[in-house]
Amino acid sequence: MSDPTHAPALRATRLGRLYAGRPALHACDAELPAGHITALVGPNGAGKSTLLQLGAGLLRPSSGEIRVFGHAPGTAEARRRTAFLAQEKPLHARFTVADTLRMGRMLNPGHWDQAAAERLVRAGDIPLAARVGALSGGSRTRVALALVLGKRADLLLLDEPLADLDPLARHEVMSLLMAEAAEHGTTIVMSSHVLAELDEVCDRVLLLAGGVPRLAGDIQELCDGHIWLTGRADPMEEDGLPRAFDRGAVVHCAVSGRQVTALVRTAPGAPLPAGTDERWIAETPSLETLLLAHLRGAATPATAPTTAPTTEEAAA
Ligand SMILES: Nc1ncnc2c1ncn2[C@@H]1O[C@H](COP(=O)(O)OP(=O)(O)OP(=O)(O)O)[C@@H](O)[C@H]1O
Repeated sequence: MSDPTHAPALRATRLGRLYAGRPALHACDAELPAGHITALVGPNGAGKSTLLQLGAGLLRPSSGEIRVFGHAPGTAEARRRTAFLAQEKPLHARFTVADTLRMGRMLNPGHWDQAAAERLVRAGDIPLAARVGALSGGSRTRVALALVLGKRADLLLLDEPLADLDPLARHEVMSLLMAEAAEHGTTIVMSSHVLAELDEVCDRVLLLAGGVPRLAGDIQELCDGHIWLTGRADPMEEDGLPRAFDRGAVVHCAVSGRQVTALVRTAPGAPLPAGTDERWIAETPSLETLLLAHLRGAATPATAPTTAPTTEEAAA
C-alpha cells in the first residue's frame, strides 16, 4: 500500500541503543524507502535484531529517533502497519496451528488474511491440527511467517526468516515474499546471514557492523559502483597492489600466492585504476563479493569508525 505522506517505511536518525552502557547501535542514520525488499546484513552482534526490534516498538531508543511511515513505533498507527518476526519465532507450543492462526485473526480484527496465512502453512504440508510444540524448526518458522503475512501489514520486519528452512523451503519462502511485495507493495526488511541468496529476493541492502551502517542503497547501483579486480601481486608493495593505485578507493584487498584481489569503489564508465593494465581482470562484483569485502574492510581496525557512545547515549 503506498503511503500518502511519502514518508519512508523506516527512518533512523542518529539512532542509538545501549545495553548496560554498551552501544548495540550507535548514531545510526538509515532510510528504507517504501515498496522495497531490503536485506539487513552484518556480522553476529552487528545490531540487526536491535534495529528491527526498535522498528517494531519492542525496544526504545537510548538516543536519536526511529520512525515507521512517519510514526513512532509502538503507536497504534505504527503497530497496525508493522508486522515483526522475531529471531526466536516465539509461538505457543500447546496451541495447534489452527489455534495459532485463530489467534492471529483475533489480534488483527478487520485486516487478517486467513487465506494467505493458510496458504503458507499448507505449502509446507503442516496439518492445521498439529501442535506447534511438535513441529520441526522449519515448520515453526512457517507458522510464524504465516502469522506475519496474515496480518496484511505494510512493513514486514523479519529477523532471520530463512534460518531454519531447508534450501527448497528457503527458495519457496523467498518467492512468496517477492510475490507479496509485488502484489501489495509491501515493504520488507529481512536480516540474514545467507548472503548468496539475498540478491534473488532483495533490491536494497543495509549493512551494519559494530552498530554502525557501513553500506546502504540499491543493490544494482552499489554493485555498479564497485569493481572486483584480480591481478598479479606487486611483491614490492605490502598490500600487493601497484604503487600508483589509489588506495583511498580500496574497500578490501587480499594477496593469495602471487595474485591480489581487491574490491574498489568506482564510478560507472570510469577507467581502470592507475597501475593496472589489460592483464588485470575487472568484474562487477556479485552482492556476496561486495558484502564480504565491506565486512572484511569494516573488520580492519584502521578503517573502522569508532563505536564509542555519544555524549547523548552515555547520558541515557
Ligand atoms: N538483551 C540484551 N542485553 C544485553 N546485550 C544485548 C541484548 N541484546 C543484544 N545485546 C548486544 O547488543 C549487540 C547487538 O546485538 P543484536 O542481537 O542486535 O545483533 P545481531 O546483528 O542481530 O546479531 P546476530 O547476527 O548474532 O543475531 C550485541 O553485542 C549483543 O550482545
